[in-house]
Amino acid sequence: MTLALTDATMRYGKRTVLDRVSFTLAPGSFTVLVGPNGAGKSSLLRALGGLAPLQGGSASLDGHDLSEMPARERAKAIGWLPQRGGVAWPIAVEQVVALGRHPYSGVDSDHAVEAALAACDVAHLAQRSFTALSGGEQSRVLLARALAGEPRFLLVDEPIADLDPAHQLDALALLRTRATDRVGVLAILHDLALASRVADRVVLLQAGRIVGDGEARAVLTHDALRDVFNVAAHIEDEPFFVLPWERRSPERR
Ligand SMILES: Nc1ncnc2c1ncn2[C@@H]1O[C@H](COP(=O)(O)OP(=O)(O)OP(=O)(O)O)[C@@H](O)[C@H]1O
Repeated sequence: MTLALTDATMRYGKRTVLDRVSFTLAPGSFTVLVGPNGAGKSSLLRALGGLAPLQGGSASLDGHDLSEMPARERAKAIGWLPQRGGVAWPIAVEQVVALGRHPYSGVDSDHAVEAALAACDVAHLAQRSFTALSGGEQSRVLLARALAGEPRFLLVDEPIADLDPAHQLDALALLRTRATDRVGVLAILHDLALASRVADRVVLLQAGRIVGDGEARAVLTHDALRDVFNVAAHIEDEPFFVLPWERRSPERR
């Protein structure tokens, strides 16, 4: 059971944003995708979810090409949390979360919706209008929507960017629990300190290419942080974590 990109190339006009990327996400893995702004992380996520056309290569689920798979089957298997683009109209939070059950229309979904609301600490907001929530509250509702479908793979684009520290830790613990339950989780994070703490596997993307893939301590090295992110960092060994400390310019190597 794998979700995979094989030699995936994506272009916007003449600009290549993914350059022959091969990547496999297995069940039970909490994988974190990192890289500078514009590296192609969201593009990779959309490609892996079968949500964007490729100009070369393929995206597949268990060996089946995603572009040939019925949308409903794809949506059952793959949960997606976009970086932007919530819900623009004032519907109740529980209805927003219930949208995550759309592929299962006709099936009683109350339990899954309630569980997702509780897991993301938004049950108390269930009757509130989505558009009247704070940014962080909206983020938690959208994460609940992605979880409500109980997918085998979860692709989440900056799930904690708007959250306070406690809810950041909660959200990452929740994703970890899903991975322990055999879901394949791929999360884009900019917070390298948290990424280095929680990930089973870190994938480092630079200019549309994977330039690092493995355990956090093997990927998030001083050299990689300098060369890819232009930062000097404190790196602690036990427990391992990375703390970006000051900006470096590339010529100061
Ligand atoms: N719809 C689009 N049309 C044209 N170019 C696009 C489009 N979407 C993204 N791009 C370009 O593709 C490149 C990769 O974008 P992408 O959103 O995948 O980067 P990212 O790594 O997720 O960045 P960030 O960390 O800023 O979210 C960027 O140079 C971006 O400007």
